[in-house]
Formats: sequence, C-alpha cells, structure tokens
Amino acid sequence: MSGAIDRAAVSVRAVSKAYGGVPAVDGISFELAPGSFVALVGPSGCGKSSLLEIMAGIRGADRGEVVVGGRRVDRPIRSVGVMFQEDTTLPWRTVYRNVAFPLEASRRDRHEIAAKVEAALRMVDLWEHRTMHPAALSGGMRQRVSLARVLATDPSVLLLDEPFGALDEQLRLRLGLEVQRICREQGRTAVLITHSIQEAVLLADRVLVLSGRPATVVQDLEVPLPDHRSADQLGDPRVAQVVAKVWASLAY
Ligand SMILES: Nc1ncnc2c1ncn2[C@@H]1O[C@H](COP(=O)(O)OP(=O)(O)OP(=O)(O)O)[C@@H](O)[C@H]1O
Repeated sequence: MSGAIDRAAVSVRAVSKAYGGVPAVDGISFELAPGSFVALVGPSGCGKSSLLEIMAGIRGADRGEVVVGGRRVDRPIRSVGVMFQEDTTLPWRTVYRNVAFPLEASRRDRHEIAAKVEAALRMVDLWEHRTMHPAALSGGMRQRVSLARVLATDPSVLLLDEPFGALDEQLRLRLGLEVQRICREQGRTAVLITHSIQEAVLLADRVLVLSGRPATVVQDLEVPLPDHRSADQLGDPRVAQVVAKVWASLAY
C-alpha cells in the first residue's frame, strides 16, 4: 500500500455494482484527500446514489472496495455520516431530541450528548428552535435538523445525496454554502451528489463527472476558487470555465 493511499480520507477502489446483471457502477476508483469537498455529477440514473450508498456501507459492491480511515467499509460505520434528500426527522421528537437520537442509540454519556447536540444545533442556527417539533418547521429547517443530527455524530466523512434537492434554488444554494463552510471549518471530508452543475462548482474544490450508466469517472476537475465560498462567485469567470468543462465532459 503506497503512502498516498494511506493518507486518503476515502479510497474507492475498482468498485462495480450491477442490478439484475445490468451494470450500474463500472470499476470506479478515486481517492479523496482529507478535508476535501468533492461533488459528484452525472446524468440522471447513471449510478451516483448506488456509488454513495456503497461508500456509506448501506449497499454492498459486487467487486472492489471502499476504505475509510484505513478500514474497509462493509457496513455503516460511525466515521461516515450520510444525509439524503428525504425528510428523515422524527415527527414525535423535538428538534433537540431528533439531534440527540443517534447519540442516545450509541449509549454515550448524558453530558457528552448534551454538549454535542448543543454544538450541532448552534452550528446550523437552530438552537433557538430546539423545543419545536418538525411539523412546525419549514422544509429547509427540517433539513438543517437532519444536518445537525449527522454533524452531532462527528463523522470524518459526510456523504450528501442531494440533501437540499427538494428545496427552492435560493435556499438550496444557501444551505449548500452553509454545509461547505461547516465542513471546511471542521476539517470534514464531504461528497455531494447534485444535479446542479453550478452548485457543484460553487461548493466543491473538486468535481468528479460520471458517465451515463454504467457510471465511470470521465472527468476529474479542480475548482480554482478560494476556500471561502459565496453566491457572489456565481459570476466569477473561473466558475464559468469549470461549468463549461463539466458540460463538455457530460456530452462524452
Ligand atoms: N435496487 C435496485 N434494483 C434494480 N435497479 C436499481 C436499484 N437501484 C438502482 N437501480 C438502477 O440503477 C441505476 C442507477 O441508479 P442510481 O439511483 O444509483 O442512479 P443516480 O445516478 O443516483 O440517479 P438519479 O440521478 O436519477 O438520482 C438506475 O438505472 C436505477 O434504476
């Protein structure tokens, strides 16, 4: 095993997956540097979610392996957090108790849970709403509860499958920028699946473009923007250049 592989936060090695004999993911390999924010884009149905679920240990690969922090992922592990588009808040629990839920399940110390929940809720600006139930919150706030819940578990790798895809464009971008800032500040490695190429380029420091089914990596692009991202950069010519390159490789 080379030093470069040892240092990667995530190694995806020759991962393949087929459904009913029809390939969905075809020998994908890449490595993610610790603290990097990587966007996965590709045509609808190409296999992005399948790949992310394999990385999360939710789905098994037919061939290949995913290694996180030196450990082969063959089931969900604590150091990898996942967030989906669907609202996964528990309606009968308050905001606070939603965020505490996975920590209670892992039987941590009461004071440790309280500290982690408070930090996560403050991070997503929901501390003032901690006694409310999800039904009283907007869709965007509910997704922030889900984000706080995953952050409270302190994952080194965050896998995001269109987490704000059901929200309007403005809110989606604002929350995306919030996640990017949090990951950057806390040194977490993130993988974001998005259908918006502009969003991918604005948030990520690297964009992996996947081909149509079965998914293979057709392009691996660096985004030459500073770490601090803002919506103002949508007009930055460097964003336009990478967006154009993504479009060109999607035509592949
Ligand atoms: N459990 C399953 N059984 C059979 N086929 C599946 C299953 N899960 C996914 N597929 C198929 O595998 C292909 C890849 O699906 P996947 O959801 O990974 O793609 P995706 O790129 O995330 O799609 P989208 O962009 O539309 O969300 C699709 O053609 C899908 O229909």
